[in-house]
Amino acid sequence: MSTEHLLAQILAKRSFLCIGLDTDPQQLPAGLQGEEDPVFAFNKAVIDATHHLCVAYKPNTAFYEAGGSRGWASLERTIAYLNTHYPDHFTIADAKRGDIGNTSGRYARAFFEGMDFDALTVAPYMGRDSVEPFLAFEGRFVILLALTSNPGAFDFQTLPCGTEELCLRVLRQSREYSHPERLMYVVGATKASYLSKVREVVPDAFLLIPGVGAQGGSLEEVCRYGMTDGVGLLVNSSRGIIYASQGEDFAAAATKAAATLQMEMAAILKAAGL
Ligand SMILES: O=C(O)c1cc(=O)[nH]c(=O)n1[C@@H]1O[C@H](COP(=O)(O)O)[C@@H](O)[C@H]1O
Repeated sequence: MSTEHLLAQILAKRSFLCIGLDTDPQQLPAGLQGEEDPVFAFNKAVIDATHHLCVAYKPNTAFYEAGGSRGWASLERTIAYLNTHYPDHFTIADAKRGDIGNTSGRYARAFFEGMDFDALTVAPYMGRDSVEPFLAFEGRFVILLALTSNPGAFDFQTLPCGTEELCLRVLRQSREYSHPERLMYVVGATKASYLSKVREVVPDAFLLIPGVGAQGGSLEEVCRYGMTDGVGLLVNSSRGIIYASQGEDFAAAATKAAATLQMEMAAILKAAGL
């Protein structure tokens, strides 16, 4: 997928919503427990109920890896279902990988070739040679952690590094990596006030913004400081949508929760003249 195609989807659907498929097998409605693959059955129902309201899906691999080979099979079925039935959706494997070069190369193959995701979240801590193997894949995107949504983000990410904060250095230096056009960045919705500084360094890059909903970030603030002429935002909500109801009406409740965010997004896009 290209960023042009992603933007076209956003403008057509009036939505820059990414739905996080952080599916916990222990929180599924009882009615799904008899299914051969309850996690996939849940994801399929959520996807079918929300695809018209969002432009991206982001399964967090932890929720699948925790289930061993069975969990991994649920993830494989989910990405195959998305790619077959909803090929215009941008798919993000949230695995936060990054290692020495040859190991990063294997991670890249696993997620971009083995499972055919459009994008992967990557931790920048090990530097250029740990990130570039992911950037070697044409038509795929690396979403580099810049300023994360959790309280511990202040432990390191905002410490001074030369004349600027470490997270800004990560942004600046990564623009010198090979294929910077394949980079996007994570900035937590809970740190929206930093977005103006982020935009000074990466004025046009797409940002993945987790932390609205369950973590308390504000969509309105994120857009005020982070939106560009080309939108430049994918705003994620996971628990707020997929667990809007823990009952048998979970899919209808997911539609309602996603529609609430989509309507707010449509109003923001309109007000911005987009
Ligand atoms: O990379 C991420 O997506 C991510 C980065 C970050 O800084 N904060 C963050 O919450 N996330 C992920 O975004 C999702 C947030 O889930 P909810 O808080 O349930 O909406 C989880 O999958 C997190 O792992």
